Amino acid sequence: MAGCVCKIGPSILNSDLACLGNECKRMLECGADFLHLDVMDGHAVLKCTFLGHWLVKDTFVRKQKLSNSFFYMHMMVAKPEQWVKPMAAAGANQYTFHLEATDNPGALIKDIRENSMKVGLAIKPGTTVEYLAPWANQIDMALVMTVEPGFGGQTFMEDMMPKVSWLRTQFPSLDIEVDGGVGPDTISKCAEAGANMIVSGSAVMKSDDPRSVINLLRNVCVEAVQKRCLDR
Ligand SMILES: O=C(CO)[C@@H](O)[C@H](O)COP(=O)(O)O
Ligand SMILES: [Fe+2]
Repeated sequence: MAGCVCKIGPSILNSDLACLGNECKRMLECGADFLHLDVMDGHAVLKCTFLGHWLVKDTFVRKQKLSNSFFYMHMMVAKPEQWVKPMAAAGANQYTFHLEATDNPGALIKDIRENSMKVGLAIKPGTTVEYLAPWANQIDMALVMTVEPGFGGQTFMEDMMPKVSWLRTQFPSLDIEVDGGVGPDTISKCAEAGANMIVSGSAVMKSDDPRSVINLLRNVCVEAVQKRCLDR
């Protein structure tokens, strides 16, 4: 059941961007369950990444033949409506948009589904979880940001954990993702709060032994998930 399966997805924002395709391959070989691809347009957040749909298609799907993998897009863009079709055509599997970026989440959810992608809905640290709740039964995954979107390598915001716990209590089978500052030092807090989709950027990418970091994150998460799901 979703919510009881633990998945680890490296954020490749802090990888060697000159070797993006190989970096993605390396992460999958090290046991990543999915790749978390941060798309920033320089409007919704200050930074701008090159990770547009052309790159998704060329680097990941066509050149690296990674089409069976899971490309989970984290869209930090001003107009998330604009990129649904191009991302679907490029081979993205999940499209996570920010609630703060749209006036019509319902229409966007429908469009993402009609384009055969899973739906993720993200909230920034300043957005309360009650805004997300009305949509929770229509989405595949809720993303609780544990840093202010825009950069990798920031400090984990532990005060976001009540949002995760609240969502987990209200929606036991929802996939709940945490993103920002998550690594070996902070995974326990996320797992105990109820997160089962774990994004980790610098802690994995900058490690000499990414496989061990991924395993550690998974083990901590699986233990918490098993306890919670068996207790039910
Ligand atoms: O979306 C974002 C930042 O906006 C993240 O996905 C970060 O890229 C994660 O990197 P770390 O905080 O784990 O280094
Ligand atoms: Fe992200």
